[in-house]
Amino acid sequence: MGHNAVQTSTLMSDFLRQCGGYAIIDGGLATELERHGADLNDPLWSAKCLISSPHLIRKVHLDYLEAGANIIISASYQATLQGFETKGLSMEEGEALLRRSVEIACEAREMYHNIGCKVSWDATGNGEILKQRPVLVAASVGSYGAYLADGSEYRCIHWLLLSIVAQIARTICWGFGIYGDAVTLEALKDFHRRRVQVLAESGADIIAFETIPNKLEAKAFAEILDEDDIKIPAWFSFNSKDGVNVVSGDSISECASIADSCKQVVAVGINCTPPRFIHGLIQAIGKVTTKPVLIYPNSGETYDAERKQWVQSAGVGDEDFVSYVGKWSEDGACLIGGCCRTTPNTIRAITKALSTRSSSATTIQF
Ligand SMILES: C[S+](C)CC[C@H](N)C(=O)O
Ligand SMILES: N[C@@H](CCS)C(=O)O
Ligand SMILES: [Zn+2]
Repeated sequence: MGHNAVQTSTLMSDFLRQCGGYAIIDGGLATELERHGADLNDPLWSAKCLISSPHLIRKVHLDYLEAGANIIISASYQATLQGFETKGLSMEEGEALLRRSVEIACEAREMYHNIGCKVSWDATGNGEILKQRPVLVAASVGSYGAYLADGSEYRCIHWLLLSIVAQIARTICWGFGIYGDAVTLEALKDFHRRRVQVLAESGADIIAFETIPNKLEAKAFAEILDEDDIKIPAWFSFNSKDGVNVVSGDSISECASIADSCKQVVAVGINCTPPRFIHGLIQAIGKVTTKPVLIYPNSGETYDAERKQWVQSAGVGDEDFVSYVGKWSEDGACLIGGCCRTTPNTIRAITKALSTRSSSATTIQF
């Protein structure tokens, strides 16, 4: 095993140990950008801010760090070279924006640590530098459905339209996913490959494959990590609308098993899924992997993909969200945060809830 391989395999366990056994992931990035006035009604969605308002992205990362996050996720969820090309940007300009998304998060981490780098003085006048809270920068990779910008990674419209055909096809063809059979495993690998390579070399600590809607795309990510000898670790995070399957209808167990088999994957879990489904999903994932389980649910509200707006429905408030956190932690999740429609207040409340539960945390927190 080479030096890089050793680092990859131990990054998450070392990090979790430094954090006291569990880590806090940030909350919704796009949500916060919108709350600060950004208009995300654009095919690039939150990645539009890489062009129009990078300072706002840095501010949101900083707000999440101040709320207690140990992991901040870059603004590259919907940043694709193909999406940038449609906007008239060259390949070089697109790649520079991908790198920039990670640089912005790294800048926020540095600013946060500089602000927090206080010296405490004891009674004898001896200064002691307080220990910095460990922070990882995760480079987000959204799905092909995110690039389609019609909410198909989330709303599963293709699944609704093709569900009958898909049920039949699924029994004879492993690879059939929500994108229709024209989108093959090779097509997905071609779509994602260069972006993953660029983000892997960008200075990020880990790649966050997020809101994965089907097992075909999970397999594509796993094969890219393996074939391209990607040097940083990754996590795989799926989304569900029923608490049993991922949004395509593929079983969560099969999806999590793909992540389990991939040596570069150091954590597996669920994001952008209503809180009420998380308990059962953690249990299902725990049956097929011993890798750390991560969860960062949304508020439970519904996304209107046409208007690119969240519909005020039966979402849970911060207090309710946090009332689930203890249970998720008991279920075995050790990386916990929030996704769409959660805010720094949610993360602050999660941080508080988990720190009062844990007597083993030894790191001094700023
Ligand atoms: C997880 S969804 C809320 C992300 C946004 C979607 N890809 C869109 O462009 O509408
Ligand atoms: N990291 C992304 C996930 C969207 S589902 C965000 O928070 O906007
Ligand atoms: Zn989300």
